[in-house]
Amino acid sequence: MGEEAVEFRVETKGCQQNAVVVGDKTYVFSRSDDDSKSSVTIKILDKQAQTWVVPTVLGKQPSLSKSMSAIPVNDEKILIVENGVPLIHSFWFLEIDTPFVKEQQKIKGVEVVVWSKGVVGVGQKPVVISGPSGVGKGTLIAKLMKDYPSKFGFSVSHTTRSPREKEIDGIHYHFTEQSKIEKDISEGKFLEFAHVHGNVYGTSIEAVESVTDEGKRCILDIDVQGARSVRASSLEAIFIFVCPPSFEELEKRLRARGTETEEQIQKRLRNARAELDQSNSPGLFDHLLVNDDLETCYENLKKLLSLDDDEGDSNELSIKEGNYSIVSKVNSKILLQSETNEAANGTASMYVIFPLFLYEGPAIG
Ligand SMILES: Nc1nc2c(ncn2[C@@H]2O[C@H](COP(=O)(O)OP(=O)(O)O)[C@@H](O)[C@H]2O)c(=O)[nH]1
Ligand SMILES: Nc1ncnc2c1ncn2[C@@H]1O[C@H](COP(=O)(O)OP(=O)(O)O)[C@@H](O)[C@H]1O
Repeated sequence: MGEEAVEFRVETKGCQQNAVVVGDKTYVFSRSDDDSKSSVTIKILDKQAQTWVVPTVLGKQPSLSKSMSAIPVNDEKILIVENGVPLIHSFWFLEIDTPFVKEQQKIKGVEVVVWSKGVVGVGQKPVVISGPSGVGKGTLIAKLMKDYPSKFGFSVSHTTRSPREKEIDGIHYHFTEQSKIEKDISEGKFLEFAHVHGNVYGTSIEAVESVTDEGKRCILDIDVQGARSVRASSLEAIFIFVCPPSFEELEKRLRARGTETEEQIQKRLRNARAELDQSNSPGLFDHLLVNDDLETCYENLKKLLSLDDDEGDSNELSIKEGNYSIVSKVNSKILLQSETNEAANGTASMYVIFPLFLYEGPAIG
């Protein structure tokens, strides 16, 4: 059975309030329009203790300059939808009792809440592709991006290694200094990072968000350590490991690519053995793909990603642009009503969304 939206909204002159009840606590969001830059304050009423608490707020905060509606997703987080802004920017989560919030509360000894950006879409789980150097990950990803440019977006990693001849900064990698990446990692800007073949590689939260903000499915080309970190994170993804048909063929491809010195090739081949061993770690990879014949492997990859050849590329968003408000919640699904369409057609368009994945925003509060 569905659950009615328990949020309520009060609008007084220059100030809008939303209140959401989760367990014994009522979370009150107040937005003041007094100055040109509106801001949201959060207060928590503890019904048992009959006390008000102003929590420490972490994470990148939404501006929430327009009216908003809110509903609890579960005991751990509240979904907030900002009306009248482009859809990709309108979904936010306030984490109130996730493992990250619990940990921060323990460290800080105060009530903590964390903002994180919501991403809309069904069946749009990011795709993590791993495999030894030279197996053909880049080749397969490039084919996918060429054939489906509006469906997929590449997560541009940061790396301390030097660019190869044809690599472009910001397209293939963000080439960076060791001290800079270390600073950014310590500030919580990275979803994952690892030391690979003697360099640091990492996926920034921004790299993934800039793809999902465009409504595209994110592809991550990361090593096995990175895949393990993403598995342990709150990002729900599909994990694919690409294997060579043989070790000899891997070596041949790596040499034929001609981008590494002999010493680097030797290091990559040594690491390849360890990566191939780890590909069998229970629960790590969802699919193993053998890249023998490139076209066959590409067709298998497309099958895994449910890409129908006849369909071609389409720029379909799972939800049309417009103004939305939350109607109700059924299990983990949120029912949204399009206000725009209702006004235009006299009929309301309803959409169901799943709170797909969350980032624990870097602690800046
Ligand atoms: N953990 C992690 N690994 C990455 C990232 N970006 C690239 N890698 C991995 O680093 C390894 C080396 O990549 P690269 O230097 O481009 O060489 P290539 O694999 O031979 O093309 C590969 O296994 C990539 O999958 C990242 O952001 N995080
Ligand atoms: N199935 C395949 N058969 C033969 N050569 C391939 C195949 N897939 C990729 N290659 C070639 O192997 C080399 C390494 O591929 P690349 O995509 O750079 O690997 P990775 O990104 O995994 O390091 C490239 O020169 C590429 O053209």
